[in-house]
Formats: sequence, C-alpha cells, structure tokens
Amino acid sequence: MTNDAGAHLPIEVRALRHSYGEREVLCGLDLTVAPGEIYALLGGNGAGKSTTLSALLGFIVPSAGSVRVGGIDPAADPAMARAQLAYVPESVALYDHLSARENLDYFLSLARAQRSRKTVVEPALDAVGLPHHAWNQRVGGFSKGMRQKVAIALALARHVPVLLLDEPTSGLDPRATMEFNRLIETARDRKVAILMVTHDLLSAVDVANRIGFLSAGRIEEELAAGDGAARFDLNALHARYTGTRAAA
Ligand SMILES: Nc1ncnc2c1ncn2[C@@H]1O[C@H](COP(=O)(O)OP(=O)(O)OP(=O)(O)O)[C@@H](O)[C@H]1O
Repeated sequence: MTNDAGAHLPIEVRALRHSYGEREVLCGLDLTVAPGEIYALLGGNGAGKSTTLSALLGFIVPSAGSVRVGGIDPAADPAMARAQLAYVPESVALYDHLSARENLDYFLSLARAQRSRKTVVEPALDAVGLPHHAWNQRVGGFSKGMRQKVAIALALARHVPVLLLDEPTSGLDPRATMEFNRLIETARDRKVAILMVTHDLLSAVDVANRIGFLSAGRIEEELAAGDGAARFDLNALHARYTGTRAAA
C-alpha cells in the first residue's frame, strides 16, 4: 500500500502469517502506521505482539504475507530495514559506564550517522528533556525513564522514520508514564511513525492515534482517536480488553 503521494508508508504489514513449528501465531495480520502517527498494539499474553515486532526487525521470516519498514522488506534485507528504525525494548540497552552524551556519540558512529555535538547530539538530548546536568553522567545510575530519554534522543538524532516500542511503560509510575507519553509525542511531531506494543490501556488512551487489538493472530478491532477531550471510551476499551464486553 502507498500513500496519496505514491510513497510507501513507514510501517506496512499485509496478510502476515507466521508459525512456530505446527502452531500458527499470526494468521493474516494487517497493520499500517503513517508518518506522525502513534499506533498502540494491544493483545493478551501470547497474542503475537512480540512476533509482530520480530517480523518488523527481520528476526523471523514470515511464512506468508508482506512486511515493509520504510519500504524495505526486513526478511530480505534486515540491515537496511534496521537502518530505517529505532527499537526501544522493555529494558533499554546502553553502555552503563558511558555518559548519555557518550552513548549517543557511540551509537551514532555505529549507525554511521552525523554526530556533531552542537548540531546533533545536544539538540536531541534537549528535545527529549534530559536535564543538562545529566548529559555527562554515567547512564548506569539512570532510571528507566531517563534511559528511555536517551534511547529516544538517539532515534531523533538518527532521523529514522520508524520507532518500535516494546512495553515502554511497564514498571513506570503514573508520572513517569505521563512524561514518557509526552516524550513520544515529540517524536510524533517530527513525523516519526510509532508502533507501541503495550498492555497499558491508560497510556494507549492518552497518547495513541489508533489502538489495535491483536487476537487469534490478526487485528480483531481497530479504533481511531476522536477529536474531543475524551479521545477513546476507556470503559468500553477496558471491557473489550478484559473480554467482558457483553457485560459492559
Ligand atoms: N521462538 C518461539 N518458539 C516457539 N513458540 C514461540 C516462540 N516465540 C513465541 N512463541 C509462542 O508464540 C505465541 C506468541 O508469542 P508472542 O511472544 O509473540 O506473544 P505476545 O503477544 O508478545 O505475548 P506477551 O504479551 O506475553 O509478551 C506464544 O504462544 C508463544 O509461546
């Protein structure tokens, strides 16, 4: 699928199927994320959310269907596909003995990206709201929220079109969750396409443009945020997520 200008969407998954041995986990998954959109992918344990991320990262070769990241097939060219994206796992992997600034510098050099301190690294750290006094501190002492800021700063500095987030708010308190949501809005404002795998319904309701429920290997229901203050109907979503819809 292409957008109106004929270009590929940053994330496109079409009729994706994947089996582990005899067991089919994804059975015709369709999912797209546009530039400047946050898509929250919800689903029960074992629904196939991580498998979907693995397909986007090129860690698995799907049995059928198509996956494109920035127009590139991750199964055919994983390195090129990964160059289009930033992946933030549940626990952000950084070099603990290096400072925030040094981590950015190092990862940018690995990505062969521009890494001028004044024009790239510092503006990115500023954009994610990492306090200046922390820039030169070793990240080993950072909280999960601060580590996520460094990871998102790296994504911004690399100018990638796609951001993949795996359970980003698990273990964050409500205030840190709110801060994280504002943080990914910074990436959305820069037209990054963001796919967030999560169990955190409140966070999804707060920040997502669309919410998709993965069940039985496909998107069973997809909802778009409304225009008003109540972007989604939280009660209905909760009933939907907990399988108590009939009683709701
Ligand atoms: N490498 C693997 N080999 C065999 N089965 C696997 C493998 N990885 C995942 N599975 C199975 O595939 C199904 C989907 O797993 P997946 O991790 O994608 O689900 P999930 O939605 O991310 O779950 P959770 O919310 O618990 O993280 C599960 O039943 C899981 O046990």
